Amino acid sequence: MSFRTQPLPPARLNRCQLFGPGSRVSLFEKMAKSDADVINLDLEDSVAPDDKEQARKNIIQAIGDIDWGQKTLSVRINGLDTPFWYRDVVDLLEQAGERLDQIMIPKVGNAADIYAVDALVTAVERAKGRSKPIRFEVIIESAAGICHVEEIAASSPRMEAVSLGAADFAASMGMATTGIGGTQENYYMIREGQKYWPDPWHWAQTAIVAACRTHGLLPVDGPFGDFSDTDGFVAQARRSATLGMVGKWAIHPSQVALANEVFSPSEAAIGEAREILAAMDEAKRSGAGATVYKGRLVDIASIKQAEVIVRQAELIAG
Ligand SMILES: CC(=O)SCCNC(=O)CCNC(=O)[C@H](O)C(C)(C)COP(=O)(O)OP(=O)(O)OC[C@H]1O[C@@H](n2cnc3c(N)ncnc32)[C@H](O)[C@@H]1OP(=O)(O)O
Ligand SMILES: O=CC(=O)O
Ligand SMILES: [Mg+2]
Repeated sequence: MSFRTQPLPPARLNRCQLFGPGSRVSLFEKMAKSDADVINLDLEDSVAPDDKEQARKNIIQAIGDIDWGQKTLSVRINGLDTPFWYRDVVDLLEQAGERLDQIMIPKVGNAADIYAVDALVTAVERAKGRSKPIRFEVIIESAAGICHVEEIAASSPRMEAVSLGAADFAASMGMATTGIGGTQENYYMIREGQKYWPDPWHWAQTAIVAACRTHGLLPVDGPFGDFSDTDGFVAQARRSATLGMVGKWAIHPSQVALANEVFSPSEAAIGEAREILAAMDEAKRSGAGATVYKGRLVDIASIKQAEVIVRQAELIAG
């Protein structure tokens, strides 16, 4: 470890973030009753320009009126390249109750974008005497965003989470696809006549995970558009979890249970992690830094790996 140690991310569950358009009020109660850890009420791309104002009003009312339980409650504002975003921030911060936990900033391109939103949020919070500081989550979904992901992760103490937005990311990168996430038919290799499909999202995900882990944030995988493709969603989510992401968006309620399942360690994984910790305790008592567990090497690094799983299990257990 370098002189500077790696901060832990916020100790809260973020296995699934369920989205719903701010213009579809009838979905709000259903979202609140879902098993998602995070709710994202959307003012951005799922809301038509003519509906933005009404959607903002709907969301402000719903933040106060609906029982959101223990969920993290977040509103996705419009991008900084639109005429809508400042009014989103001002109205939310002036009119929505303290139940609002965070705002999601889309299409972030660099740290200065966060600085601008932070300045506005801070001013309104002070003017209105809000006691709970609003936290930020952002979406990396552009070429500029991925180029500046580390400075974005470091940009503000309000930062909590970073998602990969596969749809806008693909568009910004000029990728030849209209699919949102998952396997891309034309992204394949051939070996001995057999096709093999690598993961085109892999490098962007790992860049986000590294930036988040460096700065103590939660890395999250974004949307998977084809909500009838359960296997595809699960495969994408498992790859994300393996790379270190803590959760995934749901753009339909059918994806919530799938995400919760993938991002909750299984009983077997928890049991094995606890056994590794016990084996290393035993090794330490006899002065060893490494030992053998089920025929394989475990050492001091294994303790940290096992602790990731045990920490997540403890969060889920409450
Ligand atoms: C690329 C991005 O930026 S992704 C993020 C922004 N996008 C979004 O927020 C889109 C969120 N999702 C949706 O708007 C909708 O799920 C759609 C448009 C995809 C599909 O909507 P529908 O056609 O109504 O879906 P469907 O008929 O399958 O819904 C089944 C049930 O789930 C409910 N439901 C649908 N979407 C949601 C949701 N997001 N949250 C909670 N419940 C929902 C429906 O009301 C319906 O309930 P019912 O059984 O009580 O009647
Ligand atoms: O906002 C999300 C995306 O995939 O684009
Ligand atoms: Mg987007």
